[in-house]
Amino acid sequence: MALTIAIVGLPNVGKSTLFNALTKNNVLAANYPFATIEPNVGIVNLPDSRLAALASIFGSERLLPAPVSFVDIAGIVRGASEGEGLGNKFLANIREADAIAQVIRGFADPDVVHVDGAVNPAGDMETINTELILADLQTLDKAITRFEKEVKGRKMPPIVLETALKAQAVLDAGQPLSSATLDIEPIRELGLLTAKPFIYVFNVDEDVLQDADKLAVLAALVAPANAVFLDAKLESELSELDAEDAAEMLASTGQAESGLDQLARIGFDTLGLQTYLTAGPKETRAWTIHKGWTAPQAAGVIHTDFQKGFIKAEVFSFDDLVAAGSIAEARSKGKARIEGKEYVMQDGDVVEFRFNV
Ligand SMILES: Nc1ncnc2c1ncn2[C@@H]1O[C@H](COP(=O)(O)OP(=O)(O)OP(=O)(O)O)[C@@H](O)[C@H]1O
Ligand SMILES: [Mg+2]
Repeated sequence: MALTIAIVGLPNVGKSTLFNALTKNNVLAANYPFATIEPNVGIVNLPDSRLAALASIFGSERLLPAPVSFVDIAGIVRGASEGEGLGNKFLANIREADAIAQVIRGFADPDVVHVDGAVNPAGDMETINTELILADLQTLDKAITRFEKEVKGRKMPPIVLETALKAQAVLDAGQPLSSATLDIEPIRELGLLTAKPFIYVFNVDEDVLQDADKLAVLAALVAPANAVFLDAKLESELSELDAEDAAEMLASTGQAESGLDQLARIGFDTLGLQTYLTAGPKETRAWTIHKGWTAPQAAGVIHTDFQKGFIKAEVFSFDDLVAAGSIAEARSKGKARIEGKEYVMQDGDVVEFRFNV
């Protein structure tokens, strides 16, 4: 289950710069609007310091962190739904994404063109959100015509059409679907963008990162949604350094955590995800699951047979295992828990599943 996050925003706000920093890629990031036309896709490892600690206990040959995939697309402008700029057809490239990260320009550099003439975070967000709502309305308009025929011909349950009409009403009122209480499960296949969880990424100057008042003003624009603050240019410089130099440079800007780590962490949180760990001599690996999943569901992420034939799981909490220093020691201290089908997984559980095939 690789989590996919789509990066959207106005042209020239730093989406590709951020993408490059995230994925250690080198796609075109340039000081003119619509530098990106075709989507860029890259995979990032979710940073997790627990992996190395476990690997040293188990003597693992490989570390396999949880993957997060990012999709960087073209910039969207006001009127995109009517064909302005590159239009909005390219949004189809992100229909399958699990979440959307909206990059909003906060940095000042007057040499970098702003498509609307001035830096205006609130206005930019409004433009993007409006265009996403209009894009969803276009998707729904087409789908509703199809659903009407299929429901009439009894090829589709009526709930699909009913849900589509309700979603249309929410969007017509200018609201994103995520703000409504509507259960859109029946129309999930449409991949409506405003129904996806949102993460707001403010791309600001380095000095703003240390200015709590300015950050609070920006955070208030998106509350209760989560905001990440970073300087994409600084992040791209950090991504080129080795870990030690990067940590030093980060500290010199007064930050404890890089913007990219923040984005990964907050992205996981926004989506209600967590990881559990497996470890052995071959590999130590992080597996992505939803919070609240039971042990058999978690086992199913490794292999469907693990879920079907689930018997029990031996579970250690990460801290106990590290404190004990080995599996044998943790067991003898009574830190091994045998859990059954009803067990709800906790973040950082180190697990070995027992199953029948
Ligand atoms: N935090 C920042 N401070 C200063 N300049 C920045 C910052 N982030 C990005 N830039 C600059 O903004 C310009 C546009 O960046 P980039 O190409 O990443 O934008 P984009 O959103 O991908 O644009 P497009 O939609 O056209 O593909 C580049 O010149 C980049 O160096
Ligand atoms: Mg770009």
